[in-house]
Amino acid sequence: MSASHPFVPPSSSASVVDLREVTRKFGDRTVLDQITLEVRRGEIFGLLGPSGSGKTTLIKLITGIDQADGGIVHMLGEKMPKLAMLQRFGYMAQSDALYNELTARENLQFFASLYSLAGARRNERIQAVMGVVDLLDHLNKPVSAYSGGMKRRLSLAISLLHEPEVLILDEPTVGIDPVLRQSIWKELLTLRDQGTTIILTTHVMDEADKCDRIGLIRDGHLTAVDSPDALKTKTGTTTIEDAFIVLGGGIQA
Ligand SMILES: Nc1ncnc2c1ncn2[C@@H]1O[C@H](COP(=O)(O)OP(=O)(O)OP(=O)(O)O)[C@@H](O)[C@H]1O
Repeated sequence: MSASHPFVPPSSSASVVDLREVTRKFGDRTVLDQITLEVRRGEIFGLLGPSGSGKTTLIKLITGIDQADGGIVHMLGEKMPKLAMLQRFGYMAQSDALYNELTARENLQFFASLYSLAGARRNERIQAVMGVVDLLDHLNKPVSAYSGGMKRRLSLAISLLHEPEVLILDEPTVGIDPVLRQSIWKELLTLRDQGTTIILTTHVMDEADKCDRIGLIRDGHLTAVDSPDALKTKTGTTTIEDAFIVLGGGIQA
């Protein structure tokens, strides 16, 4: 334990993301209030909550894009924010961060260079990730000619480029049709089985059911963390949607 943080007990070795009493305020409004949470290695952890409950804010604190006003965030044992960690996780933001005037391939090449991917390996990874999101036929199109769903898929491909240990996805399947959504989930489950830890937010209940564990956020408080089955058992319900209503999670937008 570091002398500078005497009050924080060490997290378990299986913990990939470790939040201790994390608080975030905007002005005098507390948007996240004392969140303590461990995400375990090799699990898919889903964050659910009504619109405005704090999911994206929490994701941004985990990635180090934003900084907490109180508490401590660790990823892979490192205190966040930490620039060097960018190499170790993949992040898909809620709004696509793409260069519209460039082609998909040029976007991928740009991000590959940030991850020091070059030569044959770079091309191999570009082919692989664009295959996952079914965009291989559109590699040379400018992103400005992409639909909203295609842009989401390209953003997902970019987050996978460097085969990160941790994948952080903010509403990854919004605007994606059900067939492709299924194939993306198949890929997420494969990545999970290969040891990748995945943290995502979703508004889709059947996606929540596919997560190993779910955290329910309401008004900046983490009100429940458990597996979908355990949450249903605890609440005496048969669907995640009903479990959330019982737990006071409200209905998703
Ligand atoms: N930079 C900011 N400045 C002020 N308020 C903010 C800022 N970012 C977020 N908020 C507020 O914090 C609250 C939580 O926002 P957040 O985006 O985390 O919610 P969310 O659960 O991700 O919502 P959604 O499901 O709609 O994406 C909201 O009330 C939002 O208006």
